[in-house]
Amino acid sequence: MNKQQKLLNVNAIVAIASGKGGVGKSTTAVNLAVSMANRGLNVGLLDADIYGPSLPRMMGVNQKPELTDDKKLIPLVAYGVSCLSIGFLVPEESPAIWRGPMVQSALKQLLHGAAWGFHHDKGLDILVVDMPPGTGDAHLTLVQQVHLNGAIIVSTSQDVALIDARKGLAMFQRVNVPILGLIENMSQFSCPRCGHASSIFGHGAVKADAEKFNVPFLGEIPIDLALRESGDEGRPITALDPDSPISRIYSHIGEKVIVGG
Ligand SMILES: Nc1ncnc2c1ncn2[C@@H]1O[C@H](COP(=O)(O)OP(=O)(O)OP(=O)(O)O)[C@@H](O)[C@H]1O
Repeated sequence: MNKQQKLLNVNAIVAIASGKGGVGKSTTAVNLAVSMANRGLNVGLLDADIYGPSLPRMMGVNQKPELTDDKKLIPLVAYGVSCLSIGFLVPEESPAIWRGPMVQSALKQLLHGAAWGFHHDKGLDILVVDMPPGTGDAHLTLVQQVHLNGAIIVSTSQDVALIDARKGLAMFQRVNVPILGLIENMSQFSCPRCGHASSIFGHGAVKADAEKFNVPFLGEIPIDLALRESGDEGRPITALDPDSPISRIYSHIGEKVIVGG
């Protein structure tokens, strides 16, 4: 049975996924969301990484959300983005021991039990969902519960990451979620002293995969110290320095993500 529902006051939902953990999915989700908000869109950011929520740290917000009169969670606003994370609701260490049904119900609450449009008169233009790594319970719940307009897959250019990224891609395709494109993260590192570029995690293989699987290649994000530091400090670089070269890359990727109705 199809239980997909349209989220009230949310025009489009886009998942940011990877196969492997630690390849920069949350960094991408956060900075894409902020760069879209910079351009005047009404943006929400849902941290669906129930086991390892990164949004509270990366967006610099962490408090229990208040409730509306009809008991819906009110998103916290950071850098113009309406945010919700399981990290706002439970102590940092507890989600790691959750079983599938608990993950499912937590995610359902964050989707349907939230007043996503609360801070925006006309609702959200786009809800960016930061997925957990892999292809597990949270992914199934998301695709069963809501109509996803598309998925973006983030990977480094290493085989070990790409093998898992392909599994993610296949999963979304199997359930008819359009692949909006692939992003190569941590693509190159330019030495700040001599300018020499090193491909620490490889370079070019994500684009090659996009061509092979006939899906868009959205761009590549280099290894950047300021990007990492700003994430750790809870002040995304796209908010701190929207005209920096890295912020412009996120902005271009955001432009390419054409979201259907
Ligand atoms: N392009 C980059 N340059 C420098 N550091 C980066 C870059 N992308 C991500 N990082 C850093 O790498 C680490 C992992 O990134 P992130 O948390 O975004 O990955 P993830 O795929 O969401 O991880 P998880 O699987 O834990 O959810 C973070 O410390 C982040 O700041």
